[in-house]
This record gives sequence, C-alpha cells and structure tokens, in this order.
Amino acid sequence: MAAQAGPLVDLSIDNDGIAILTMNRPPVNSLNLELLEEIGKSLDEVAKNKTKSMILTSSSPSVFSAGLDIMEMYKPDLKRAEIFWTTLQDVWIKLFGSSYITAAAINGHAPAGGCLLSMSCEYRVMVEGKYTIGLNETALGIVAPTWFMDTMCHTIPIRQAEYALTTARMFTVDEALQVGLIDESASDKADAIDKCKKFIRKFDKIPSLARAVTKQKIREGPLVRLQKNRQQDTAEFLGFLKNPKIQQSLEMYIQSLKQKAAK
Ligand SMILES: CC/C=C\CC/C=C/CC(=O)SCCNC(=O)CCNC(=O)[C@H](O)C(C)(C)COP(=O)(O)OP(=O)(O)OC[C@H]1O[C@@H](n2cnc3c(N)ncnc32)[C@H](O)[C@@H]1OP(=O)(O)O
Repeated sequence: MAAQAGPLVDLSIDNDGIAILTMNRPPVNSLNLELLEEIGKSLDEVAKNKTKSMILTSSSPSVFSAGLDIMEMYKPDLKRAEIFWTTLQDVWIKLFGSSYITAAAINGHAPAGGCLLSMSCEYRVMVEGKYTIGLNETALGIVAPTWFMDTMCHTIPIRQAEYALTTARMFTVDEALQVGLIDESASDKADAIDKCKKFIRKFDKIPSLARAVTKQKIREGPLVRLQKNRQQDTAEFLGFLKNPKIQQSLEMYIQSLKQKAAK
C-alpha cells in the first residue's frame, strides 16, 4: 500500500459550528493503529470543545473506509495487535456513545469496519454509484465481534442483520436505502454533507441535554455489554489471530485483493 503523506485525519469546524472529521489514509482508509489513534484523538477534541455535531467522511474519491487494515491481523506482533484492538474498542465507544450529534457522509465503499464507523453515527448519507456497504467478515473466514453485530442490529431489523452478517452481504446504495442501512443517497460528497447538515439542523429547537441523554440511554445496552466484556473481547480477538485456519483465510484474502488490484 502507498506510503502516507500528510495527516491521517483532518478535523475542521465549518461556519455553522459543525465539525468535519475527514479520514485521510490513502489509498483506501484502511484502519490501522495510527489512523484509529488519530480518529480517537479527534473525537476527544470534538467532545472537549463541546462542538454540537460532527460529520464523518473521507478524503478518498471512491472509498469511505476499507475497514480494518488486514495487515494488522495477518501474522501480527501480538502486543501491537492488542493495542490495535483496544484502540478500536475506544473509538467505537467514543463514537457510538457520543453526546454530540453524529452523521456520516459515505462518499464511497464502506465494507466491514468502514460500515461499523458509519453505523455508529446517527445518520448516514451515501453517494450514489457502484459503491457497497456492509459487514462482510464471514467472507474473510472471520467473525464480526458482538458489538459490530449489536451496532448493525441497532441500525436495521434483526432478521435482516442476521441474514446480512451470515451471508457477508454487501449492499448497493439502493439496497442499503431500502433496508434502512443508510438514510439517504446523494449525488456527490458535497450533497452528502449538505444532507447531513440538514439532519443536524433538525435538532436546532430540541434542548441539547434532553437529546444527548435520550441518545445515550437508547444506546446503553450495546455500550455496557462491551464495557463489561472488554478483556474477554480482546482475548477472543487475539485467540482468533493465533488460529492457523484464520491466518490462512486472511492470507488468501490478501492475495485475492492484490490480484484484483494488479488487474
Ligand atoms: C481475525 C480477526 C477476528 C475478528 C475481527 C473481525 C473484524 C473485522 C473487520 C474488518 O474491517 S476486516 C477488513 C475487511 N475489509 C474488506 O474486506 C475490504 C477489502 N477491500 C476492498 O474490498 C477494496 O479494496 C475496496 C472496495 C475497499 C476498494 O477497492 P479499490 O478502490 O479498487 O482498491 P483496491 O482493492 O485496488 O485496493 C487498493 C490497495 O489497498 C489494499 N487494501 C484494500 N483493502 C484493505 C484492507 N482492508 N486492509 C489492508 N489493505 C487493503 C489493497 O490490497 C491494495 O493494495 P496494493 O498494495 O495492491 O495497492
């Protein structure tokens, strides 16, 4: 993968006081430890500055995020893998459990961890095109953690979530709209951001504390479940990484990605 030039995330505040968090790890925003750390710091910044809302997007013209960086899981250094996983848990807890308003302007593909980040926001607008979104872990021979599943069940009906998770279903933009995985489609990134802002403006007349507490209460179940089981969840992840069959599946998947990229 190409070397990184420039910061891994850009955090700006626009004229309406809305934070725009842009992931910037070319070519596909795969979530490695360093990118996750930077996203986590930006989320802390948004919370600390009491910014009322945040839009998550990507600097790539065609990929929101390719999900977890597979190289963090393939034959890893186990100490780094542990930090990688706990950092991912932290990012999810901060984003899913945030008190400020969150929306995702999904300007391209959003598989696996990319889908997770967008589902952790309260509203999703996806740019029209040949892009797909979904949790495809089983296709890689791996199992999405319970909190990934919880996040999907919080977004679409549980029957649809079970079917999508077991079949590694990647939804087109139209299919995602139909099932409620995204809330709106957009013609381009600027339109997606405008639509996210329109969603955010719906709260202008709602007292912010009442809104925030309501959001946190409705999201409490999945959050508490992970907070109570963090160590076990990390141990499970490390256990998966030590499994030769999983390493073999990851190796085959990496090869198929490289072959596709070389064509
Ligand atoms: C053992 C673990 C147990 C539990 C954990 C479970 C949790 C897992 C969650 C995850 O997120 S797993 C990751 C799943 N992600 C994917 O399956 C996405 C794979 N990528 C793609 O499908 C495509 O790259 C794309 C649709 C996102 C973009 O397509 P395109 O624009 O055509 O780019 P390329 O495919 O040519 O890729 C360019 C470059 O990037 C490399 N790459 C792509 N995705 C990843 C990734 N997730 N991690 C690391 N590297 C990735 C790809 O190999 C190419 O590399 P080159 O060196 O050949 O340029």
